[in-house]
Amino acid sequence: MTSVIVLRDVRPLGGDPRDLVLAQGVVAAVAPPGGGELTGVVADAAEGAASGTRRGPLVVDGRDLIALPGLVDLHTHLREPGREDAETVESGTRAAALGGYTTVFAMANTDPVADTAGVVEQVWRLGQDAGHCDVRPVGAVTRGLAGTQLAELGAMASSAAAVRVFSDDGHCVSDALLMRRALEYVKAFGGVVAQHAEEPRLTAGAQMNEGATAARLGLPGWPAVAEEAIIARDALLAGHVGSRLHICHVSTAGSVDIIRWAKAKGWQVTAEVTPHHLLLTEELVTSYDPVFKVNPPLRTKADTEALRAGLADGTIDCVATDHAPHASEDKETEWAAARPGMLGLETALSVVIQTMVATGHLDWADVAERMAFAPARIGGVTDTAPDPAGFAQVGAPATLTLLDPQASRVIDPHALASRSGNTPYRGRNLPGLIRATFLRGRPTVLDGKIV
Ligand SMILES: NC(=O)N[C@@H](CC(=O)O)C(=O)O
Ligand SMILES: [Zn+2]
Ligand SMILES: [Zn+2]
Repeated sequence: MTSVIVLRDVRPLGGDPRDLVLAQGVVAAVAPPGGGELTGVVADAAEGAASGTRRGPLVVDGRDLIALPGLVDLHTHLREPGREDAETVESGTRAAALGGYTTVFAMANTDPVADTAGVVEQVWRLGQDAGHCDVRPVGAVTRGLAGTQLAELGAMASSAAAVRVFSDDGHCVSDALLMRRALEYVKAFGGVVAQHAEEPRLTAGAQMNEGATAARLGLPGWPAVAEEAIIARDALLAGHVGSRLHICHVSTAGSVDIIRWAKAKGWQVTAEVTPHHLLLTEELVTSYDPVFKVNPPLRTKADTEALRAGLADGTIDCVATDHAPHASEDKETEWAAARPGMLGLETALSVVIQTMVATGHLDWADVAERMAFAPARIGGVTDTAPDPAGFAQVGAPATLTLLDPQASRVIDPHALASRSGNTPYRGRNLPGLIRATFLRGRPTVLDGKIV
């Protein structure tokens, strides 16, 4: 493995071009581009490199590429153990690296459920073995995701997987007392409870967003209030207990208002939005193509606008993919029988560029905050720079990704690394391509391909 890498002429966070030298897992030198200065710097770095092989440095031409911190996804479904036909830790993390990610949080709704130290350690080890990116398992809040008894939160926290994020995602922790207990429990080790906000009594039988389109199609509706009622309740609980609450896949304008109110109160409430809820709307359901079936459902244009504004002003802290691969037998069926969920890892940055950067809502430093720094802070990822001040500076972790913002591609499900094909962007031309990704100085993607 090449131990010294020179990134020539890259633009950290879209700023002025720089030459970066990566060695021994960190940024070893930063210099103005093309300077003779670098020759000495590279020689020094090469000398300092741990490997005794003395191979020459790998030089990456970074002209017109933007260097971003390695992206962090707080919400990924890797499906292993249990549904390896839909995704594995290996295939899902390969998709992640190709999408610019260096850490993914693996949701607990596997089979068996990740509700014990044993299962979270297994997932964590599978991530290490695959080596494409760091895998941080999410622990279940309740045993078997059944919503009746707390899982062994402390044992998962003190396991080798060092779990900090707990979620019953796929299900809501709808029992208020259990939710309160979970919030109290995770306080002891700086954990956070990530809630899938869905009051189940209000969504029984629901097939799409409640409203005019559902009425026209004759499909049972999933009302915005089912999400908003739980967010309001849990924000109050988090404030009462003084603990950390994170809201998964926020999808309605009303939710953004409630989170803004909770933050103004000074409560420790954070939130994520998915790329698909920023771009896609309920009208797509009129096709009855189950690729557009997702939980929470695609909402209205007014909701996407409120979500974009909320992400822009920081009410919503971050973007998370909710990458939810499904085997074709579970997805390519009639609408009512299809499982909800869509792929996200390989298209997330592109959709954020289209919805947030091209529209003037975010600049590149903001993208880094919403897709790397903020999720790293929320999830307790310590080997990523926590903010722009520490990024691409000498001594900072060499965990970064190189984006070509001018390039674009037409999405072809067969060309994706995921084992499943349920991308809602099939045939769409999306902007931005990841050219390379580095995890602690080691390339995981080069020339747009897995190393
Ligand atoms: N988002 C989805 O529609 N599905 C997710 C579960 C979830 O995120 O709630 C899944 O696990 O498939
Ligand atoms: Zn969910
Ligand atoms: Zn999910």
